[in-house]
Amino acid sequence: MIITAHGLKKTFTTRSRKGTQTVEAVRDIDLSVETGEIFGVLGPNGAGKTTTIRMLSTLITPTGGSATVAGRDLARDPRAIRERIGYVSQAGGVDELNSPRANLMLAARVNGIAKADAAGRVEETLTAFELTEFADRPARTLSGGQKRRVAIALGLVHRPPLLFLDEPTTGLDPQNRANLWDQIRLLRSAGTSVLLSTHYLDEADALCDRLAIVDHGVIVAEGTPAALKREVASDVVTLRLTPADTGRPADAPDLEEVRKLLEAQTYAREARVDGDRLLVYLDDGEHALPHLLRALAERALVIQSIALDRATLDDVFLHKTGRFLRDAA
Ligand SMILES: Nc1ncnc2c1ncn2[C@@H]1O[C@H](COP(=O)(O)OP(=O)(O)OP(=O)(O)O)[C@@H](O)[C@H]1O
Repeated sequence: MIITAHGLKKTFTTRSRKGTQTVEAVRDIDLSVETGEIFGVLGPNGAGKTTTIRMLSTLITPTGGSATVAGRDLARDPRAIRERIGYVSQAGGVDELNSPRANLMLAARVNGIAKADAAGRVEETLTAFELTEFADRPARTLSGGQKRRVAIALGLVHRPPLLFLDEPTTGLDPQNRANLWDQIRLLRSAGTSVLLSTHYLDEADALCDRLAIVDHGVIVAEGTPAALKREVASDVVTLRLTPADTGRPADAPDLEEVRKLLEAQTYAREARVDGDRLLVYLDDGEHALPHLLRALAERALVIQSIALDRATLDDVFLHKTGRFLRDAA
């Protein structure tokens, strides 16, 4: 294990004219990250992702709990941990006035790489991150995607076995996100363990070997993306029913009643009302769909629209928290 954490907690206390306010940013987090994996912390804004990463990377002191990071105890040996990790914040930490080469040179020296070795190491890092072409331009002239690559390179110039990435692709366009995913996968192939935070469902699904879904400072689910989804269902049917011809609100289908009806079917795992939609979770959507249509027809319920999709991590979030991650803030 490259990271194990038990009962990690962080409470922030802020004082203002209005009095003292406390925020339990992280409440009780247990984590284990295996060496060589890409581990994701997925959650909405304010869930406690950054706080968790900042504790594990020694930037802030936990209020409670314990952790071992890269083989060292977080409370007793933070300095040794710092030598063994890379950390890339959301803001990135790139000096915009200086070139990628100068940025990397400084990071190499700050991280204790001897002067004689630093230039060679910087060159290797520039090549690995495909930064050579614009290595000597001021960083402010780089595109968002290029700048993000410089930021990640800064966290890796001293070749740590463990890299923390706080929302590495936020704000990037799809092409740059995909490129960065490839870079992160290359790190894994080279043996680097990665812990990243994200609020992108597709990123967690496509990139992470395992993930923890966090909400309000606690982990609500943990596992491989496939296992998490399987736990909820394999498929989901989303349907809208046509209001009765009469147009009278009293004659509109009672969605809660239809929900109960569908959930009682043997092929359905769970059914939920979401606004004017019904979501029905199924293990075998293709085969269950005809039965579901028959059950609706038998009650003279008329379908306005229907879709069959694979369950996503958002369905997992809904199942665990009662709301969609894409709606949560
Ligand atoms: N220094 C601080 N002082 C007071 N409250 C804080 C501090 N840092 C974070 N918080 C609060 O702790 C909670 C968790 O914040 P955190 O930044 O860890 O969330 P997050 O999941 O990383 O969110 P985002 O996706 O927006 O970055 C939030 O309610 C936040 O306002």
